[in-house]
Amino acid sequence: MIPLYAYRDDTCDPRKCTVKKLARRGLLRIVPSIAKIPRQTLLLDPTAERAVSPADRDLPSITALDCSWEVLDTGAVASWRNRRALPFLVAANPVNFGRPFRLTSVEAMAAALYIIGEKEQAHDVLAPFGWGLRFLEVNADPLEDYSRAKDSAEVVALQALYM
Ligand SMILES: C[S@@+](CC[C@H](N)C(=O)[O-])C[C@H]1O[C@@H](n2cnc3c(N)ncnc32)[C@H](O)[C@@H]1O
Repeated sequence: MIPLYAYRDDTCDPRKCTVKKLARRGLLRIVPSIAKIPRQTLLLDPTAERAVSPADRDLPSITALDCSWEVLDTGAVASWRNRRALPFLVAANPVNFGRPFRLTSVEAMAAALYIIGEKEQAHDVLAPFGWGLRFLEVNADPLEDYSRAKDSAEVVALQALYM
């Protein structure tokens, strides 16, 4: 099982926050500041140049930057080595249903887990949400393709099939 972390800045609605729910269930740890994010983690950053791929499977953990999309500012982590964006996938959460790239933190972590081969853990983190497993259903084909790619370049090339 891959350790999961999230940095929360308290800008998103705590009643809808997906990482708070995961933390309550012991599936994720919330870190109190960016400085406390493990340095070698796979950091989920939609502005990163490299895409998550199976080549990331040896990274020790996965971290989401949990904040409101309106204030998301990745400047503070711009120098981090293992920043990764997710390739084309569509949201299944009720707020952004059907919208590409704009995933909740739990969807983003599940996608990363699936792509690096941790498919059971991807299922387990989504299971507490009423709409959670729908994310794996609506993205079944691209997720499977990405999980068989060699590296970031191959994942980026594959996403063109779905865009
Ligand atoms: C902006 S927050 C919004 C969180 C939402 N309020 C919730 O409760 O889950 C979503 C976070 O998930 C990750 N994420 C979402 N979509 C992503 C993508 N396309 N590529 C990389 N990371 C992504 C990032 O860490 C991003 O900061």
